[in-house]
Amino acid sequence: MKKIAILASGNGSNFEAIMKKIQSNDLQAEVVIVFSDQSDAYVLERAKQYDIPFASFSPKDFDSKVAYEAELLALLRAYEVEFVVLAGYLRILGPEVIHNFSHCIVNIHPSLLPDYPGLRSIERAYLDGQAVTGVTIHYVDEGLDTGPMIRQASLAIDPDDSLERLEERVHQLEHQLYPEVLQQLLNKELNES
Ligand SMILES: Nc1nc2c(c(=O)[nH]1)N[C@@H](CN(C=O)c1ccc(C(=O)N[C@@H](CCC(=O)O)C(=O)O)cc1)CN2
Ligand SMILES: NCC(=O)N[C@@H]1O[C@H](COP(=O)([O-])[O-])[C@@H](O)[C@H]1O
Repeated sequence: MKKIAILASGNGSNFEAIMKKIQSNDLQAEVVIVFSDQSDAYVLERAKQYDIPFASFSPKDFDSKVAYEAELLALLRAYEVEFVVLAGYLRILGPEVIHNFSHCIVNIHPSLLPDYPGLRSIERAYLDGQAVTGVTIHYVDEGLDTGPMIRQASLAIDPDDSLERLEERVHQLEHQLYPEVLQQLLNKELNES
């Protein structure tokens, strides 16, 4: 069973969706560590609720981003992590971590990339009056939201949707898609190993 790490900076609803699928045996994986760069991130509370080890430190705690990344890599190695899952991790991963987990780092993004990369993607699509938005799951490379795409799912924007309602609908789509895609990726990895 693959050992996975969750990296998140905020609420952790995608982490919870993954844990629920693991508990229902719809996703065969073991979350061995939850890491956040934000010490007050609610994802850490969720990790406690699921009795999953967690850790948190910030780039501000280090002299350089390289030193921060070295500490993060050491943490992943200490937990023998095989697959890194970004779930609202709002830091740009550097080459050190990426090269040590080549093709084993994935991210979920709340837009149909390459449209709306970066932050506040749902809000920007909404304010632009887009008729369709969606979710992208991709491998992580050194660029921002430029890694090879794995799966996309689209979602019509209802003209009556408030931004809050649209965000809820996008998150619901994420919570259904991410565990499903992770199961396929980890199964494929298993079959190929
Ligand atoms: N090397 C990569 N790292 C990350 C990726 C990626 O594709 N390649 N995806 C992001 C997630 N993300 C959107 O999905 C995202 C993360 C961070 C930012 C951002 O602008 N952050 C701040 C702070 C950056 C830092 O301190 O590292 C900024 O750049 O000002 C935008 C989007 C996860 N990481
Ligand atoms: N650019 C990265 C980005 O915007 N990621 C987004 O952060 C949210 C995290 O929610 P969660 O903490 O409840 O899982 C998710 O919607 C994810 O797509």
